[in-house]
Amino acid sequence: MEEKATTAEPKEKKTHDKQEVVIEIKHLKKSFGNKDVLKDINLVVHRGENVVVLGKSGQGKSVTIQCIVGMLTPDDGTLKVFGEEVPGLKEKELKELRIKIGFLFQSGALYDSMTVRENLEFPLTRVLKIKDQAEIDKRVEEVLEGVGLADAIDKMPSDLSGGMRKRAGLARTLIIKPEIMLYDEPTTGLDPITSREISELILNMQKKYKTTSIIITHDMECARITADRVVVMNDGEYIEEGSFDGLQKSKNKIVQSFFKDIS
Ligand SMILES: Nc1ncnc2c1ncn2[C@@H]1O[C@H](COP(=O)(O)OP(=O)(O)OP(=O)(O)O)[C@@H](O)[C@H]1O
Repeated sequence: MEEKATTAEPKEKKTHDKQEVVIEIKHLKKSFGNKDVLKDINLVVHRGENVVVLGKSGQGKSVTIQCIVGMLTPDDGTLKVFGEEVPGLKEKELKELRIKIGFLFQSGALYDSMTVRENLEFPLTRVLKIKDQAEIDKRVEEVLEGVGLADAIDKMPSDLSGGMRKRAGLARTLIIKPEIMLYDEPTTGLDPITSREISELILNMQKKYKTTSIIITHDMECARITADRVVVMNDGEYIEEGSFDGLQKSKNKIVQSFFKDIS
């Protein structure tokens, strides 16, 4: 039986395998001109874990993600994904790595001129090179059902609400069954109820697809729902990490500032 996508199950905090490291970042540095954006980033992410990165705007959260997928080259430090040093990968190896990594950007990244079905077929035919139409149909229908959008299969993105577009964008990313998911502000621009639905969907997708995720967000409700672990980024470094509840009790003023509106 498929899980119903919009209903979050009670959260099991320690489902991930503590032994297997999927992403390992040590002393990562990245500057643009004389602006030091990443000064000393250290992060280990285990298989099946949801790690939330909190940080104010312009702290370099997106730059970190772009380094992980090899879109930006760090100036110093080590950055390993599945045990391989990303900055040292050749173009072909990077392509293979990126097939294992899904992104969900703020925009949701749907093609406006294609139906939902066509948007979902695109990564299957272009990235995975699947030719069998029956297999394509099966995967499209299955993933849409998973995100609660089965009825929207033949709709255009312009006919969808913001929340539905986000779901469709998530389906488009999940359809190639990535091992790692990188979410950049997944709930930005959505109303609180829809934000909560998307956060619960992220949690359910982690369970269903056993993905390892980094979730960048300012949305504390999203962090609370999705995080196995939270790291707080400030001035180019991760200054504190722990469970959501643990960080809520932090003595650090910067960490406290994120939790000030949480009751
Ligand atoms: N390719 C680039 N070239 C020059 N500067 C860049 C580049 N990418 C990012 N920056 C700068 O690095 C800093 C961090 O940007 P980044 O987008 O990672 O911030 P962020 O923490 O994700 O913020 P936000 O929450 O607003 O998205 C910003 O000052 C940005 O202008």
